[in-house]
Order: sequence, then structure tokens, then C-alpha cells
Amino acid sequence: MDVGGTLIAGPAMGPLNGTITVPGDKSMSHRSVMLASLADGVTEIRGFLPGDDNVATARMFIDMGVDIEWLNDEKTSLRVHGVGLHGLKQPAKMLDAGNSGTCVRLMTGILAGQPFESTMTGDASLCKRPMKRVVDPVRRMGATVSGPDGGNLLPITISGGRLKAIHHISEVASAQVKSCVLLAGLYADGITRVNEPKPTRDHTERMLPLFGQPVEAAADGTISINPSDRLTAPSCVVDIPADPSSACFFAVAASLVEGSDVTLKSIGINPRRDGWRRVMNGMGVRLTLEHEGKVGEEPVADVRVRSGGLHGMRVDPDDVPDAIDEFPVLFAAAALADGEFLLEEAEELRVKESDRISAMADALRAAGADIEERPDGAVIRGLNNLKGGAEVDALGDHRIAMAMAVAAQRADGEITIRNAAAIATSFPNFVPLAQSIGMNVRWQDEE
Ligand SMILES: O=C(O)C1=C[C@@H](OP(=O)(O)O)[C@@H](O)[C@H](O)C1
Ligand SMILES: C=C(OP(=O)(O)O)C(=O)O
Repeated sequence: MDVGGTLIAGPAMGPLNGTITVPGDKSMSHRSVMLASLADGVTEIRGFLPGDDNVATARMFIDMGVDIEWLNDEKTSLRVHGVGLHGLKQPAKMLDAGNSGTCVRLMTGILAGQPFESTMTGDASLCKRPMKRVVDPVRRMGATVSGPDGGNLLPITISGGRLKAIHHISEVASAQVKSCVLLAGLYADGITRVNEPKPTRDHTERMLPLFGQPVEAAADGTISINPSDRLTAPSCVVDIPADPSSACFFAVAASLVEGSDVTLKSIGINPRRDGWRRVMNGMGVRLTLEHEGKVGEEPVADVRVRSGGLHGMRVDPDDVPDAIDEFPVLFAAAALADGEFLLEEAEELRVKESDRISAMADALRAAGADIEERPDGAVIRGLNNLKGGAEVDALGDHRIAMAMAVAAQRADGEITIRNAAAIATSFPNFVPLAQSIGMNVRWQDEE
């Protein structure tokens, strides 16, 4: 996929040092603007991630008549003038989710509850990703959905309204599926229930009560929501904590470069997002938590990472959903660790912005790494250093581009990373922040 943007990365010229704040959480930023738009009243959001994915979600609501005011040039603070659960207007044009799976899948639940027809599309990568997982449950709830491959592929056209409550047993461990069903459940005629094969991130469940809508999680894992009369804008500002998925790039970089000591400020440590720390701890990395606290309903802490101690391990399959977006960069750590790293039951990685198992296997192998693809994961045997001079393709996937920029810090020469522009979807200031702790990475056109 040609999206342009070439990064030149590595090797690090010395230890990485510093205390940095990464941008706001992508998952929570999406949910905050969705719930604020559907609430009665005005919601102020701070710490919003101004990445292309979240801006696409905000734009969808603007296209359906919601007034969103950006309160600063960086687009990290905004005021949303909610229109209420039944106040969205039929969009005059196709809604565009860009590169964002979270946007299109959660919006499927919301649009299923609207008494008008709307069509969503996305970029070339998103148009290849499976939508059946969200289309099937909203169809069972009574919405009509059409699109290529029986509605499995974008663009999809949805018309809905009052929905039937269902009990959805999801075959995939996906917070996007769970959240889609819960959001549709707001518009249902009874209690909507969801079960998932393994627990996934619970930001939707934590955020809905802030807007006056309780969500129940039973001991057997069933999550239930009542239909809603109205969501209400919270009386306090909605603060979004820093994104652990972004922090993980610098945590791995610090672990790889000798003598490094990096602190990542106020990172979300929600257990359903904290699999990356469990994996890095399992690999023997020195990670410590300082200043533990809460931002809104979410636990946070400063995470301090020092270099060294990297060895291989077998990832506990139960940790996979809790680290799902971090595996590209964890593969980079594994490629430079002592011994063997084994990941299983992670076939979901094959249906992200790229097939992340083969994308990382190809890129790391081009840089000399020893990595064997498995249908559901990989076996990686660590080396001391990657090969400089390699040219790799990020395939328009932000996480592949950033993971390879991190891996390159331990190469014996520069690595060229093509099709890296998609970094702007989740982490627009990745390059300057990386440079601020001493990582060797730059855009080619900055030369
Ligand atoms: O709900 C969310 O915000 C997300 C859920 C995960 O996707 P799946 O639900 O497909 O696992 C994750 O990969 C994505 O980046 C964000
Ligand atoms: C998979 C990701 O996002 P999405 O599914 O929202 O495109 C990601 O950010 O790594």
C-alpha cells in the first residue's frame, strides 16, 4: 500500500534519557466524542488524541449536525455540544472513517440506532478489514445493512431505528465488537447482553456511567446494558489519560539501548491495556511504576524503564487481547532479546491495518532478524544487532512504522522505513518526541 512518508531510523548514538508525556489514549478519545455527541448538554474533553483516526470520528458527528469546538490549535481540548440520543441528522454525504477500525465498528452500533440511512467508508486498508463481526449483531437487532461481500466490507449502508435487545456471544475477543453491541443496546427494547471469549478493554463500560448510563459486568463475564432514555453531559471535564499503546514504543526503545532511563508520564495502566507491561516484565525488563493515581475512571501511573534484561518468553495467551496493539513493537524487542520468544493465539493481528504478523516478519527479516511466522503468531530468536542498510515497508500501518523505528535503534547502520506516513493516525508527534529522548529517527524529507 503506497501511503508515502519515509523514515530514516537508527542506530541510537547513546543512551535514551528523559521524562516525556505521550498523547491521549486513542480508544478513549473515540468514545469520549461519541458519547458527548449523543448526550444532552455540553461536554468538555481534555487530553484528546488529535490523530487522524479520532479526528475522523469527530468529523462524522460534525457531518451529522453536532457542533464541535476545538479549544486549542493542537486539537487536544474540545467542547462538544451534544444533540441527545435522537438528535443526529442524516448526513448529506458518505461518512469517512479513514484508517480507523474503531471508528467504523463503534459507529456501526450507533448508526444502527438511527432512523435514517447512512453510508460509511474508509481508506484502502480499512476497506479490506472484516465488518461481519459488527454487521451480524446489528442485523440481528433489526438494522438493515448492505455492502460488498454481504456487508462484510466497506462501504456499508445502514438503516435502523428502534432495535431488538439481543444476547450476543462474540466469537472474537474484540472490544470493538463488544462496544458496538453496547452502543446499539442504548436504542434497544430491553436488556442487551454481550459475552466475549476473553476479556477486552473496558473503556466503553467505564465511560458510559460518566454520562449517566450504568453498564453491568457479571461475575461470569456477561456485560449488560439497559436501553437509555438519555445520556447526560458530565458536570466535570472528561480527561483522557496518556495512551499506553504509544508509550510502549519508547519503553521498548529504552529497554533496547544500553544505559537508557526513560520515564513516561501518567500512562493508562488499566489491566485490560496493561498486557505490554506483563510481557516486558516477563522478558526481564526493569519497569517501575511511580505516582499511581486516577484520571477520571481510569488508573494511571508514571512508568520508568531502564535498559537491559531482555530475554525471550512464551506469551500467556490470556494476555493477548490486553497487548493486542503492542505486538509489533514487542516483536522488535524479541528480535533483540536473548533466547526464544513465542506468541500464540494472536491470529487477530492478521486483520489489523496490515497483516501485522507477516508485516513484522518481513520487515524484521529484511533487517537480519530470525523470525518464523505461525498462522496465529510467531517464534522469534533474538540477535545482538539488526543489519543496517535495510529498506523495509511499513505497508501504511502506523504501528509497523513505529516498531521498526524502535528496532532500528539497535541496528549497525540506518534502516529506511517506507510508507510510514500513517503514523499520523495515532501518534502525530512520534518523531519529535522520539528525538527528544535521543532516538535516532527522522523523516527523509526533513534532510
Ligand atoms: O476498542 C478499541 O478502541 C480498540 C480495540 C482493539 O481492536 P479489536 O476490538 O478489533 O481487538 C484495538 O486493536 C484497537 O486499536 C482499538
Ligand atoms: C488496530 C488499531 O486500530 P483500529 O482497529 O482502530 O484501526 C491500532 O491502532 O493498532
